[in-house]
Parts: sequence; C-alpha cells; structure tokens
Amino acid sequence: MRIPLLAGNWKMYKTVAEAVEFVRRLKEALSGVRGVEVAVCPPFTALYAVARELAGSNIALGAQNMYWVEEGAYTGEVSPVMLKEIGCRYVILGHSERRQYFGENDENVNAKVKAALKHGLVPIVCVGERLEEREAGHTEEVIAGQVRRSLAGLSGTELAGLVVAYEPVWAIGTGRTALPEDAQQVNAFIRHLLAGMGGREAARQVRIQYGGSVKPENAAELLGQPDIDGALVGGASLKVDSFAAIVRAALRG
Ligand SMILES: O=C[C@H](O)COP(=O)(O)O
Repeated sequence: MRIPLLAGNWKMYKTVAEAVEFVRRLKEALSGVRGVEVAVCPPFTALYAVARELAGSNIALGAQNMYWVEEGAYTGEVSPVMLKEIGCRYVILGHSERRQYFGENDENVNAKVKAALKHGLVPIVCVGERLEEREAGHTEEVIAGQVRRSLAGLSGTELAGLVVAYEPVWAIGTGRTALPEDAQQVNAFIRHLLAGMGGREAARQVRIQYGGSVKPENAAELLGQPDIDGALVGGASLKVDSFAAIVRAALRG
C-alpha cells in the first residue's frame, strides 16, 4: 500500500557533466522498473540540467536543502519557489550533516517543512540519534524530540504526504548499518509517534525510510521490514550499478 521511495542523496559529489551522464545511464538501468519510486538529489548546480535529462522518465528529482522564504536578500540560499520551478518533487530537510556542520535545528527544519509543503514539494525529513545517545539508551527520546519539533503544527493530511528518513548518525558513511530489526523498531516507533500527532490514517500512509550505509548487500533485508518504506542512500547512490541494485532489492524486499 505504501510505495517504497529509493532516494539517492549525492551530497557534494558530481559536476554537472557527471550528473547528466549518470542519470542518462540510470534511466536505462531502471527503464522497466515498476512498483517503487526512485529519486535523485544532486547538488544545486546540477539540478536544472538533471531535470531536463529526467523529463518524461520514471525518476523524480529532489534537492538536498532549501531556505523557507520565497525570495529576498538571503545570500547563498535557494527558495522553495526556485526548486519547484525547475521540477523538483522532493527536498531533503534536516539531514544530520546540515545539523552538524551548518547549525540547523528542529525549529529551522520545521519552518522549512512548512514552506516546502506550501509550495507543493514533498519534504524528506531526516531524524536520527548519535552514537553516544544510542549507547546511553536515549534513542527513542532523541527521535521523539526531533519528530515532534520538526513536524510541529502539521495537519494529519500534511503528515500523511511527507517522508521521514530515519538515519542513525553513527551509520552514515561509516559502513556500519543498523541491524534490520533495530531499524524496524525505530521506524515503527516513529509511525507510532506520528499516529499520536496526526491520527492513525496519517501514520498508515506516511513513508518512513531508513538511511545509513545502505548497500546492495544489505538492502533487501532492510527494505523487507514492515515499517521501512524505502531508503535514503548516500555513497551507494553515486554509482549506477549499486543504486540500481538497491532499487531492485526494494522490489524483492
Ligand atoms: O542521506 C544519506 C545518508 O546520509 C546515508 O549516507 P551513506 O549511505 O553514505 O551512509
């Protein structure tokens, strides 16, 4: 009932030429694939060129961040209007790298989520605990705080239409993947929280991804969990073969 979303977060990788070449090959690799949704999230510089290359394909486009204001004197920022104009469907918000290196917090993320929804973009809202928080047994408390603050003030319908990505910080780019049952437990917990915030129907519909060292070798088991509705893939989304293999694993999962 929930269509899995496999989104590639390219982070700060790929020039425009590399990005266009990549999506040309990805389109071929995924041409017959049905039953899953696929998105790529290139750096801002490559979005427009990639949008043109993806036109008419079954691959969606996403951005990795945005500001919450429509326009203005905000040097270096990109607005939801700009992303929508060039054909973005998704926008990743509150990624742990933005929280860690660029000072983002749940309140900023909440403003961005509301702005994205207002402009018809689907936010992929990232939450996740750090290693010391997990080891101290605080995972649920940390996740609950992030989910409640980042998604504060949204209606059930708005919650139903967005995507949450559970990304334990200790699993990002480290090669350490959460055990499928641990990831499932946190994703189920997030769904339970969302039921409290927006009702059971919203919680039934919302897609909750897992992210953190997802690879072709571990994807099927992670994606086979009942509350894992796709993956936010970093490193393994930078190569056509490995990203396509993860997409195929979602069909089996
Ligand atoms: O957004 C993607 C995540 O940060 C995961 O990155 P990774 O697959 O390289 O661990």
